[in-house]
Amino acid sequence: MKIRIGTRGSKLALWQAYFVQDRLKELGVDSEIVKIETKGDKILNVTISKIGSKGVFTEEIEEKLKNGEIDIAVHSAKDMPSTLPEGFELIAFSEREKEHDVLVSHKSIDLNQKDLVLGTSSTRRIACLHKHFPHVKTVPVRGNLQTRIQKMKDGACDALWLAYAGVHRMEFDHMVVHEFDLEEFVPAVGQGSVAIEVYTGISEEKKELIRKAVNDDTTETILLAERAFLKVMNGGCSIPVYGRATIEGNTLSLTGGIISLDGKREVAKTCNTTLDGGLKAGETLAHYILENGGKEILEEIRKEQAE
Ligand SMILES: NCc1[nH]cc(CCC(=O)O)c1CC(=O)O
Repeated sequence: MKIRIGTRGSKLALWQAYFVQDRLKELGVDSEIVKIETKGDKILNVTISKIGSKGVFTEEIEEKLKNGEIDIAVHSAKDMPSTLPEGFELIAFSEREKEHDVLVSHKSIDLNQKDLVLGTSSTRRIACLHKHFPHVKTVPVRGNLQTRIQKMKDGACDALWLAYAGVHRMEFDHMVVHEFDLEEFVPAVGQGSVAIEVYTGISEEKKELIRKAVNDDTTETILLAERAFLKVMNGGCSIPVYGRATIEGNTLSLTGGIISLDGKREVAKTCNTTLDGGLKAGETLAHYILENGGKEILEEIRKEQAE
């Protein structure tokens, strides 16, 4: 048996695909990597929220899953919409890397510096920044990590605000100049884990093999809770929603929230549940947040983004 692994062609995406290939190899399973270009890779001059549709990094890959050209697709779990198109399913989540955000720069950075400019196009990060460091400016810097670092060095910004996981995987740890506190800056849902997507009809044998190779049970429990939260919040990466679950002993703790783009209003809450209560807790938490001011923040953001 040979598993065909579909992936985007960026270095980070390939790192993830090779990671999955290595896990499969450990089980004696042969695989082949198929590179696929997506809309999100082609359009580099516009921020993701402006391209609009959910799944800008997934559509072309899902087409190949559907027509059988590939068996599985490897993604950053964070990039996966909370609701997948009919027939698609995430069947495994790799053990999560440290999920916090960092600043990457070629020079030292003081977040209190008046004229600081940070590179990010994430609405979650921009909103958090407006709340905690209102004097800091942001500019969108798109492209893969290597490209973004070059743009920064050429003067586009002072530092890039990124997920530690990607920075570490691309071996840019030496350029990390600031680490954001996980409690204060709750990351995006799914950050740091690699997810495996399949299309209906994949054999049970392949499915089990892939889960055995890649899935981490604890991460799966955590990610399913976070994604249940995101689903009700109806957010993709273009909405400043954050969510993070952790497990200690038999307790699953889930924090979720939404923050207005100007950083002035935030609704957030943490709840604790049992290990099998994650899905329910995610949904309940989202309903609480929507009913306590979250809905208004969301509507306002949608209106702004439609302009
Ligand atoms: N938004 C793009 C994206 N998707 C996944 C990662 C990083 C790796 C991960 O979280 O798995 C990144 C880059 C970033 O946010 O810095």
